[in-house]
Amino acid sequence: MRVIGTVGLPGSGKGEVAAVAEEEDVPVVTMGDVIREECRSRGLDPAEHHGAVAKALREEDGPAAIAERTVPAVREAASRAGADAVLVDGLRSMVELARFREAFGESFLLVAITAPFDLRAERLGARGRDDSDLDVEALRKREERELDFGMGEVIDAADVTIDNTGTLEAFRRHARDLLVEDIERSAADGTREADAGGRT
Ligand SMILES: Nc1ncnc2c1ncn2[C@@H]1O[C@H](COP(=O)(O)OP(=O)(O)OP(=O)(O)O)[C@@H](O)[C@H]1O
Repeated sequence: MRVIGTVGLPGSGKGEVAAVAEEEDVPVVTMGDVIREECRSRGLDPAEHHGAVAKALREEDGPAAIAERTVPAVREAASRAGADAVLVDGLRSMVELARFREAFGESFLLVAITAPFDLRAERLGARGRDDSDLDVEALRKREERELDFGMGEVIDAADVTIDNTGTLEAFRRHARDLLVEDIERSAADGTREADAGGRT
């Protein structure tokens, strides 16, 4: 099974890559959903307590807590959909990256999405999903929090980087080509390894 993770600062385009994956019938597991699930099981409103619950999880179960819960969710999503690839949206730290590499080995591909702050701020302003999208200072704070978790290092450690400074159409095309080609290539490699009696 191929597992493709994405990493990128707020507004970089992770949601668009996830949408492209879904269009290609690649199931998507969002690390934020794992946190939202945990909020619900604690009787808390995810809209209000998302950040606090993410922090509590890391304090209680260690820095890989969210990745730890995401690994089985990835396997379940793959088997539920009968899919040979899954996209994991939103890695945040090197500890999480290490956990995915440990769980999925060579089958894990990390894709970073990059765009400058002003462009991301402008796109989030247009998205306007919630108040923080419209608030540039809130974006700066969110970004600082992400970077405190070590997201910059994760972006640097990616296997592939997509620069999202062009049009949305160009970005979606680039993401689609990358996903489709990578999944085809890894399936072919898996077949070759199986033919050679290797590990699949
Ligand atoms: N190349 C682009 N041109 C124009 N708009 C874009 C481009 N890429 C992404 N967008 C838009 O910018 C907004 C932010 O993108 P997206 O939601 O994918 O970011 P994200 O990385 O998931 O952000 P967050 O982490 O805040 O959820 C969306 O409305 C998206 O449609």
